[in-house]
Amino acid sequence: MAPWPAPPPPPPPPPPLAAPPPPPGASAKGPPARKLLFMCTLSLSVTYLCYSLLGGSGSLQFPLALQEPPGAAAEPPPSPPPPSPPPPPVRLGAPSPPPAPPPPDNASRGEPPPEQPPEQPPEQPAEQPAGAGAGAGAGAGAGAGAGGAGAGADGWGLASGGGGARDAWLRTPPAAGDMATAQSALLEREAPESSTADDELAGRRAANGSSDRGGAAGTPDYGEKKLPQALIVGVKKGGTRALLEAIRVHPDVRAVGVEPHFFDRNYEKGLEWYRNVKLNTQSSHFMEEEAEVRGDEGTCPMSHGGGGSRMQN
Ligand SMILES: Nc1ncnc2c1ncn2[C@@H]1O[C@H](COP(=O)(O)OS(=O)(=O)O)[C@@H](OP(=O)(O)O)[C@H]1O
Repeated sequence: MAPWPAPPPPPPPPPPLAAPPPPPGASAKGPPARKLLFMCTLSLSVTYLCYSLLGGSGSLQFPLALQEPPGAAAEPPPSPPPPSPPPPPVRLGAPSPPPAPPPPDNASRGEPPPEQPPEQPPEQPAEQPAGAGAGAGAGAGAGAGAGGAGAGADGWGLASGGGGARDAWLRTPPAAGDMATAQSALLEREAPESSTADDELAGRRAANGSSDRGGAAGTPDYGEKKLPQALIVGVKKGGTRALLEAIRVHPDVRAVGVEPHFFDRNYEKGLEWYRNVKLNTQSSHFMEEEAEVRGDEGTCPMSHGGGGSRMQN
């Protein structure tokens, strides 16, 4: 770098104006305006000199540039360096972690996601009782999931057969009450006058060992043909059929489907005929006998023909 040129000599202080000689009567201090002007000028000169000697102030380059030759002055000033990008703002109090590399966008590239290492389920003991598994909490839940194959073998043992408790339950005969309900439903479906159904029912009861159902009320001569144990006696259109149907609901009651009219029409056929009347009951026989009322009591076959006495006998 070229040395700085020598600063120009400070301009000589203006010569003091020739002041007229003070009057003889005036003071030696002179007018204050002239002194003040001199002091200002002197101070400015000294200040300029000092700045020129120091040469560090840019404000003083202007006059120096004016003193440079025209060629040098025509040269373009050196271009300032390009401004550097401003540093990223740094937030105080929240130091940002070092920027992590962005995760690879596999979806956008069509690549399958990285396979996660499969979690190894806790090994289940080969023979683990179901009760212990139910009380094991989270461990039992994991066992019931992917790793519950061993426990599942025990848990599904009932459904998969093999002599489990479920099969044993199926082989257990139902209780007496349940059997009675089932037989009642079965009898409801059966034909009222079907003797085959009675035989099947008797066979099933014998197979189930429930022939003593009803205790002392049961019929010891179960399945035997016998005379009716009860009679429904009524007049024509007296509602005897409705009464019979209501009693027939009981599982131990079977009744005739067609009125036998034994005491008024078929009495001469004998008790054997009456005994062989198709009945739908095995334990109790309800025979519906109906007297025909023909105008008055005297025309009633039951009374006129001695039906009442026949029943009594
Ligand atoms: N609970 C009750 N209350 C009132 N009326 C009843 C009841 N049950 C049956 N009935 C009537 O009784 C008539 C049938 O009687 P029976 O079953 O004796 O008829 S039959 O004589 O055996 O054909 C029959 O009447 P009709 O319909 O006029 O024939 C039934 O409606």
